[in-house]
Amino acid sequence: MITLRGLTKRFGPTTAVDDLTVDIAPGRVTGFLGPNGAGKSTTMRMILGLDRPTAGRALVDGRPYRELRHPLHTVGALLDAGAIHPARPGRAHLLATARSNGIGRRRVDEVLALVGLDDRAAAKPGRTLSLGMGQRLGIAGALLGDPPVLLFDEPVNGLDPDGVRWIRQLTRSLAAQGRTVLVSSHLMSEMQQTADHLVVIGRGRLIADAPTAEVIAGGSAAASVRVRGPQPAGLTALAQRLAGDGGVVEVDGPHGLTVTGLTADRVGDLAYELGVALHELTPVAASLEQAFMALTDGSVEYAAAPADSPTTHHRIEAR
Ligand SMILES: Nc1ncnc2c1ncn2[C@@H]1O[C@H](COP(=O)(O)OP(=O)(O)OP(=O)(O)O)[C@@H](O)[C@H]1O
Repeated sequence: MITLRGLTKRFGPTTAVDDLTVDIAPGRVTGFLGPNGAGKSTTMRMILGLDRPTAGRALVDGRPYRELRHPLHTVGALLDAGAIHPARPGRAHLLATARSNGIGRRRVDEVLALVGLDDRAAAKPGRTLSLGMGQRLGIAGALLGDPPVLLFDEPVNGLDPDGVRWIRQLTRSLAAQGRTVLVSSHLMSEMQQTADHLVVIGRGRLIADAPTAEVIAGGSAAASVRVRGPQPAGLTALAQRLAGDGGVVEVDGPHGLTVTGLTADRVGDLAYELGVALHELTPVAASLEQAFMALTDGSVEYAAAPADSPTTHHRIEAR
């Protein structure tokens, strides 16, 4: 269990983490989400005793990191996967960590097997490891003390699809064993598949702390229907009719509409009534990505200008 109480960190004028109170429970994967600069890494660093809170507390199994009697046996972390000794082989690195923490060499072999690094890979100097191999080595280090709490900061960054799937299965199995698993990621589709629960922050503040399904279903991230047709005038008439029927219609250029609040069946029926030809009528499930954008809107440090120009993308209201 990770317990954050009023956790706050200021760097000069910047409040990186702002009065964060949340419990990260065992037995599930908790996704830690937030736009760039939201304070995720700083929060993780405070949990691991690498940054000192300006106010509040970050506890691992009830204690601040610095007071843990056997830190490596309590919490394991992958923070910066690139931080590997360039010359030292992976196995030597793990053996050194194990030795200084009273862990036997058998456990080193166990974790190497667990992360799928064979003897040849484990004998290579750090600088010659691929990104994926380095990631596996970092995770082997986190697992060395068989800790009940695990923190992975952006573990799938730069990994190929096999590596991504491997991390997903690993994090899920660690949670299924009853461990507390906190994973930060920018990849929403990945988090949607991996995390049971989400903690979302923006500008250091808590925005959401809820089961993944609830976060997706909530907010303004409703399911929608994508419509395409060859006749701009027909689509305009359809858009007015849909808005009159209670739909919210976004016009995506002359040939496209995105409709929320109505089913694809209803949109199809109304198009048929008006004699408007359609080339596409696709129900689009609400995604975590949409929910995330809606939730964090306004807490992005540097928002990009919208890609759609206002002349081709606008909303039709009921008249
Ligand atoms: N050592 C530091 N000194 C000054 N400011 C810092 C320091 N570390 C982080 N910050 C600032 O604190 C804020 C939070 O940064 P942090 O790296 O925790 O965010 P993040 O959510 O992990 O971002 P990202 O997704 O980009 O990794 C940012 O505004 C960042 O510039």
